Amino acid sequence: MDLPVILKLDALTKQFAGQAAPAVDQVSLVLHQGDLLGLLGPSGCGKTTLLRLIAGFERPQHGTIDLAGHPICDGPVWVPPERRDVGVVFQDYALFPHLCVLDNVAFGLKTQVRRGKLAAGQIREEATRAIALVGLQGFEKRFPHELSGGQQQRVALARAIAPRPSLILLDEPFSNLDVQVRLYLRQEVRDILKGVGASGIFVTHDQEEALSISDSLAVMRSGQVEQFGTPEDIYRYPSSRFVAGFVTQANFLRAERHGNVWKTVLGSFAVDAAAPAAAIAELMVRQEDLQLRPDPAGNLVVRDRQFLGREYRYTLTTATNDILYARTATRDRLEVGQTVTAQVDLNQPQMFAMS
Ligand SMILES: Nc1ncnc2c1ncn2[C@@H]1O[C@H](COP(=O)(O)OP(=O)(O)OP(=O)(O)O)[C@@H](O)[C@H]1O
Repeated sequence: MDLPVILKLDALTKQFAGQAAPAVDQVSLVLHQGDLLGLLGPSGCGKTTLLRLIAGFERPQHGTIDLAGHPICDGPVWVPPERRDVGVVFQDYALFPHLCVLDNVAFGLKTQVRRGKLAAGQIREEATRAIALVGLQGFEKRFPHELSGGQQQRVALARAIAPRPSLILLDEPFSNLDVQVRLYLRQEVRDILKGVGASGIFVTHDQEEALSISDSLAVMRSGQVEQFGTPEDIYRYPSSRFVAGFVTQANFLRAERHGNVWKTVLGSFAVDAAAPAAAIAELMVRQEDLQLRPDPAGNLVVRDRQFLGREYRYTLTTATNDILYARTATRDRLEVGQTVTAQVDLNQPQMFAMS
């Protein structure tokens, strides 16, 4: 059973003055209570603008926003950011440098007191609770410059969750962190948000990050949501060549139609009912769908091998000098320069019209 809807966007549109096209174009989507939605897309596709519209930092030309069942943006109805019951975590943490951790976290709670939602005497207790939730007990008196980047981002998260908002917005929250911190903090942030039952939307242009921490994903392109779904569905069944290329980082092989089969450099594949009605198309072959084996008569040559811990990533060249990528278990080690054959294991070949 679906949980209640916490956020509903309907045909939200924002065009900045002097711009030829809207930054956010007719975006409609629904987020359920307790879910984490990832906004994924290339630079300039409108992710941050969409987040800023939800936060109330920008005003749309058209469309509506409902939060927790109430309109917060709908024609003449306009709830300003500080009254939206939304917490925001920015890419650059945006902590107050002259305030210690406790006072940074307490800051948002003072607004709650002014709005009569919290007693002044509870500020310290609530701030301490949020600091403990992000694992920073003992750091209350430190200043931002005395913390690592990852710790600063946790303070920013504590500040956002302290007032227990209906929704938390995170704008590329991990992008200023080095890769190790990024990997564990993103899991931690997911755990923290899930632990308090918070609903969240986070912006990223990192597909692996989006797939790993979202419950649902909106892939954006030119201001529009090109595909919305679970990470699994989007990875397995990308609805367009754009989504397929951006999310799966697959290989796309030129395929020529000969009657009932598509011919590619890696063999022939049956044409199915959903195939594009074209003589030439592209076959999606994910990096993990290629099984490589040494074969002196093979038509691929290993150009590079990267060790990724649990797997190798191979760069291969075809007879027509195209590049393919394959990921295999580390027990199947191949040498650079070796000639190989690839077996392609596809349950259902996915074809896209040529882009
Ligand atoms: N204040 C503004 N005035 C004019 N144009 C803007 C403004 N803010 C954003 N834009 C334009 O709107 C489009 C969407 O920008 P936005 O920052 O939302 O994209 P993004 O997907 O978040 O990009 P990135 O991943 O690079 O942060 C871009 O073309 C950008 O140049």
